[in-house]
Amino acid sequence: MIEPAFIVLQNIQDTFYTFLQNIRIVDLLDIIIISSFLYIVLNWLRQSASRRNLFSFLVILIVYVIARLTGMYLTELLIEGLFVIILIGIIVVFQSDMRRIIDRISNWRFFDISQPDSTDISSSIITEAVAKMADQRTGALIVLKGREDWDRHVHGGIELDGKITIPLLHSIFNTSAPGHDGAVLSDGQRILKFGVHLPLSTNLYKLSRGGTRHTAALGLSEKCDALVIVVSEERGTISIARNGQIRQLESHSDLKKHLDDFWAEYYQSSATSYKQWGERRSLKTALAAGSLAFILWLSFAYPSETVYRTYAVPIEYSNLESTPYALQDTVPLEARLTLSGSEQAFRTFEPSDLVISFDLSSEEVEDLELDIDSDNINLPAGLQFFEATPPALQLKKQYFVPAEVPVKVPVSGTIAEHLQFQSAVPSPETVTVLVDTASASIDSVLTEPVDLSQIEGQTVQQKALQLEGDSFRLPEQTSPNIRVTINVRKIPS
Ligand SMILES: Nc1ncnc2c1ncn2[C@@H]1O[C@H](COP(=O)(O)OP(=O)(O)OP(=O)(O)O)[C@@H](O)[C@H]1O
Repeated sequence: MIEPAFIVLQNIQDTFYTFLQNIRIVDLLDIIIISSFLYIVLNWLRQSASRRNLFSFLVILIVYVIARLTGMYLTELLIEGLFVIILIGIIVVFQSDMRRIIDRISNWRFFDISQPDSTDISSSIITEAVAKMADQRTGALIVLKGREDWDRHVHGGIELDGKITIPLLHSIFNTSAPGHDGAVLSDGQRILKFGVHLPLSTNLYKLSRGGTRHTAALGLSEKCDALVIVVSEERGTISIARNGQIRQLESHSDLKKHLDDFWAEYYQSSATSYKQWGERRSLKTALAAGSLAFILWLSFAYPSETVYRTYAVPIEYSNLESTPYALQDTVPLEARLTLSGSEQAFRTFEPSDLVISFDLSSEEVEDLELDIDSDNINLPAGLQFFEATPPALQLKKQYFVPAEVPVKVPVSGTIAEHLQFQSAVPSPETVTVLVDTASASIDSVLTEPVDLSQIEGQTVQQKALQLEGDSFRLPEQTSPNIRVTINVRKIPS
């Protein structure tokens, strides 16, 4: 009994070590980015009106992950095949939420704004006015602007742009006044409009009681981050709707705290945002996002299986000039390499970058049997050399012995009638040539010929040395050009 338990433990330990060896910094970054994305999505779903619909998509995702992990190829293939349809479904179902996210991003503030004192005054005024209207059973609907734009969702109304005061709120919602129907839109200390029509919610199950006024409050709270206060004409209660949820307040005085919290969040200071981050709910969401990202990464990106791929790879020989030998005949210029690694590593790899290179100046290549191994291959991270065909290269070499030989300048053509050719003097007069003594010998080296028909007087020309065949070569750093001075004499007429 002890042995299998030990083996299991050993296996877990091995898997863990392999995991640690395989994981790269970019993988950690990958997980962090996905976690952040999931954190935003989960947070949004907590507030989203369409979150019930999410359940079906979540089931499909879970089935897909299980199918992938357990190798249920047909199921995996089916879900992948339906991917576009599922994506369209997600876009249709979550379209209003997606628009909200885009709105939210476009209204993002990179530097937090501290809360102005005026909001404190506004919350006191609104609390007092609303409490009084509730006591008097005057129906009211007051919207406080959040960060998001609401223009797309609200309709009609009369422009006001006046400072919030208790008498103003009372006069607006006075049932005998023509503008009491609809909602008041406010931003900070100002009333922007009254008599505004808000979108109605379709999630009527969230309303235990209440008619269209409460439905309208809930409706707007589902579309943007505004806070909506409802005073029920029928029951004299105060309710607040926010982030797609509506709740009736226990006591009228609770409203002040809700308003203060709302504004604190709206004009969020860094201190509050850190505090919020540390809140248990946010922490839970962050943990859930991190775990989900890790599971997704393990299922889709973790290099679990080793795959083998073979490529035709060019061979380069370098520093041949600095050796006392040359390679005989034609040398192999290509070999087939088999590499091993994860599918993920192969995905980011560019086979055309691969090259086998031999530094022939190195002392190890004495016998010129060159083994192809990982030292000669520019392997990318994550891939290993498995085998090469052929596994080694057999190259024949030629040894070269230096010989100092005179330079001779041949001449061609006929010189002009009024001139007489005297001499073509090379400079330097001798050069050192490397000679493969096993197959050739040399007693002089010729330059390109001097064409006498082009000579019009004494002149100096550059002529290249003519070394034909594989048995001769010039040492490194020797110029192949020779300076030739052509001496002529004028024939007196
Ligand atoms: N879409 C809307 N946008 C803004 N205000 C609306 C909207 N629909 C209804 N109202 C307001 O709600 C009033 C009707 O309230 P209704 O009695 O139907 O709702 P309720 O939720 O039961 O409210 P109460 O508890 O005050 O009776 C309308 O007179 C109007 O002022």
